[in-house]
Amino acid sequence: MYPVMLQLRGEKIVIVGGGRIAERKTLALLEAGADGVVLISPVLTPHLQALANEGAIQVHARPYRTEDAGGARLLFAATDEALLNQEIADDGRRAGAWVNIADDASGSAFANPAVVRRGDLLLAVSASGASPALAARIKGELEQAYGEEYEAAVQRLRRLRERAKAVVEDPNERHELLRLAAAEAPHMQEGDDELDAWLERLQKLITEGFHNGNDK
Ligand SMILES: C[C@@]1(CC(=O)O)c2cc3[nH]c(cc4nc(cc5[nH]c(cc(n2)[C@H]1CCC(=O)O)[C@@](C)(CC(=O)O)[C@@H]5CCC(=O)O)C(CC(=O)O)=C4CCC(=O)O)c(CCC(=O)O)c3CC(=O)O
Ligand SMILES: NC(=O)C1=CN([C@@H]2O[C@H](COP(=O)(O)OP(=O)(O)OC[C@H]3O[C@@H](n4cnc5c(N)ncnc54)[C@H](O)[C@@H]3O)[C@@H](O)[C@H]2O)C=CC1
Repeated sequence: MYPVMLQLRGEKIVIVGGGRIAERKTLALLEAGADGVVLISPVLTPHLQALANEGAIQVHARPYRTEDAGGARLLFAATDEALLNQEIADDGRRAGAWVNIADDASGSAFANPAVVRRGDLLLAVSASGASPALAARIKGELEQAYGEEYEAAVQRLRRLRERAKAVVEDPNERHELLRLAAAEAPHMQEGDDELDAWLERLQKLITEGFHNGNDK
């Protein structure tokens, strides 16, 4: 398995099925910013129905047809019928889509990891289909270890990095500075992160390090 972060804005994503699993996949897609989710199922969970009513997803409330796979970038076969899921996957592959089959890990082109989000920080855990329960358990451990403070930490690091790219010309100094900043950022308070003061302090730390002969 090869991990990537996909930008889903503007992409057509087809989900076939409207049960508990289709709902979980849909919510994860919407959380990731997907805005082209099309779901096909004669029956929907109440939550999926609510998402359809508010326009977050497009729904065709009928059984799947072959042409539904057309134009899909990602396709989820998430019905409760194994044979139908295989047919949907065949159609999807023919249409050039990456296919996830809810009841067939080894036949799928991609799998969904368990995910923790802290703003722009995204932690994903996969056991490559061997144990979804283990992935979910480790996710719980990561949630404890990486609290809500990481959302602000990533924001301040993004701002600092932009500024450092603009004003710190020496790449070695910039890299060292950003490594130091990444270690500090989760433990900083709001107000300690005024950019120019932070940059200056980090530059001073590095300069002192160099003078001590510690220039790695
Ligand atoms: C291959 C994969 C394909 C995919 O769906 O992408 C897949 C496949 C299957 N899952 C099954 C069962 C369960 N799945 C979960 C939970 C999750 N499953 C997820 C991912 C994946 N599941 C992909 C690889 C994950 C990996 O190992 O890395 C998570 C992480 C993310 C998500 O779904 O978005 C989400 C946790 C999210 C969270 O907690 O945050 C639980 C636990 C629970 O429900 O509490 C159980 C019961 C316990 C158990 O089996 O471990 C079955 C058997 C169905 C049956 O028995 O009928 C299959 C089919 C098969 O194995 O062929
Ligand atoms: N990947 C995963 O994480 C997991 C996968 N599964 C598997 O996922 C599958 C779905 O599970 P649930 O969502 O719990 O089932 P469910 O019974 O809640 O939902 C099944 C859905 O399929 C729809 N459906 C049936 N025939 C259809 C058709 N011809 N066209 C379109 N939609 C159709 C139904 O309307 C219903 O909404 C099962 O095969 C199960 O083994 C189960 C647990 C975890």
